[in-house]
Amino acid sequence: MTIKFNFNKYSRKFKQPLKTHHGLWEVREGIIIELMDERGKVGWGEIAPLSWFGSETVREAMDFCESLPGIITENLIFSIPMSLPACQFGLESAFTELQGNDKEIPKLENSGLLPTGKAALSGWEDLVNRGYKTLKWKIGVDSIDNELNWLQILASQMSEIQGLSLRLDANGGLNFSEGDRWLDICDRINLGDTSFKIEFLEQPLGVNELEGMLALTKGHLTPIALDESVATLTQINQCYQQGWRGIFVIKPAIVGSPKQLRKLYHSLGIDGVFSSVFETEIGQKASLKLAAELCQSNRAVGFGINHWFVDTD
Ligand SMILES: O=C(O)CCC(=O)C1=CC=C[C@@H](O)[C@@H]1C(=O)O
Ligand SMILES: [Mg+2]
Repeated sequence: MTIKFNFNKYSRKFKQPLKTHHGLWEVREGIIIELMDERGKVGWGEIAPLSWFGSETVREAMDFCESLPGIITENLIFSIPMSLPACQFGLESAFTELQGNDKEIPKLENSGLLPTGKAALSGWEDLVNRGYKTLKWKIGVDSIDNELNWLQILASQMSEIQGLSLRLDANGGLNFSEGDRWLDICDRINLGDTSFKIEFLEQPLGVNELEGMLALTKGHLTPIALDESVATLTQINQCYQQGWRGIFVIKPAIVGSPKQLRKLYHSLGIDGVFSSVFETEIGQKASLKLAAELCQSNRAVGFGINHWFVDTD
């Protein structure tokens, strides 16, 4: 099969810069991939790197695309190096679309991303009114006393509506005692008599502190989800082999080859939460198809991010 290869770089500005413990993120850059077979059928894919999570950089992905000939083969697509996980995802997704006919985007329950900091207190109702029942709030960017105070207010306000839950994401910005403090409060909220729950605390400690996160898991009820620690297939396997049996946040667009992800996901029996990297609808479609295929739990997917960009919903 001869496959025509084309690619175009894009950049999309956030409505408001995304503030996390990693810093401020103002513009999402990526690459749209177009594959065309000899019959003229087209498959679209997206390369959406997140280098501070461990994927290649946009520059490295562009260098790779520029190094490819205008005509590529299936063999080339499935032999992209592990050092280019976003490229593996982008080209393989485009090839899968070229081969398949299923254009449907799966309808999955989504988690909405709250503004960071105190703005969450005035932002959560708009997301609930848009239909989200699970919200995510990034922490570890203001003082712990402020954020714990805002959490208590958020919890009491959200508890007034049946069935809402909140995810907390520290992006590795807490130390062990801060993680312990956060989980103490989460446990107290989760043992309360309302339906409101803290679903999990995401990546409380840094990627080199798995032992600490295993210890925090032992001492608390509220689950911990690894994200930056399991950003690529290699890291997923490493954390599993070192004893992690908690939640794995899977960002399909940077994890690597979907074919390899399927194999690993099934062989390890992962409890996964599928999450966006703020890709466009092209990358989201391929990611959501993987989520629908692999996710066994009823956990919401983390793709409620489109309102973060200008001129999307
Ligand atoms: O997972 C979600 O609910 C939304 C996506 C999301 O939170 C993130 C996407 C990309 C980088 C990070 O800022 C952040 C995360 O840490 O999960
Ligand atoms: Mg995260």
